[in-house]
Amino acid sequence: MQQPLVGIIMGSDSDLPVMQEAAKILDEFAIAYEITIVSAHRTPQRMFDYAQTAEQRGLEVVIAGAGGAAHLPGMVAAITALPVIGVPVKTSSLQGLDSLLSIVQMPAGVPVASVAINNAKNAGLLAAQILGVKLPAVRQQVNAYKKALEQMVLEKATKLETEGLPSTL
Ligand SMILES: Nc1c(C(=O)O)ncn1[C@@H]1O[C@H](COP(=O)(O)O)[C@@H](O)[C@H]1O
Repeated sequence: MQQPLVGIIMGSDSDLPVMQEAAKILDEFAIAYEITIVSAHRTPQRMFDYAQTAEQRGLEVVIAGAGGAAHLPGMVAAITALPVIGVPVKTSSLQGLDSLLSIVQMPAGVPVASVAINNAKNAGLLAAQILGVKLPAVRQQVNAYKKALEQMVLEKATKLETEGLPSTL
């Protein structure tokens, strides 16, 4: 088995439907990752141990998703020198705005890179881009992904230009 380069953690198993999108992208790029549940609030010692050992265990990027008072990404970033990507997870009460603000409003000195609410896919992509700085094979995959995205949009544009509006509109 390959050494995991990315650690995907989330505050609760209820975040899994959102966070699995990060794992899917890493699978697509054949990037090894580990995935588990760690909560700064509910398992503070586990969170501390996870963050403190992340680097020596060979991880290079951490993706941390949490909803509500999303302290997990910031607390992990406070402990490790690895880049931390936060995923604000939408919960029922405040539509994810609470998590987004908890993640982006870090004090100077302790940055967390935040993606959009529920956008764990972008967290996976950003992790791949970070790894791509030193892994040309990963960088190539990111470039291929961007090309495919461009192609998809161009095809849609051509379809709209040639066929006009769909009748259902
Ligand atoms: N924000 C955090 C933290 C943390 O930041 O440490 N730990 C759990 N949670 C979040 O609480 C929400 C509700 O969790 P439950 O569904 O288990 O009640 C989840 O979105 C989780 O990420």
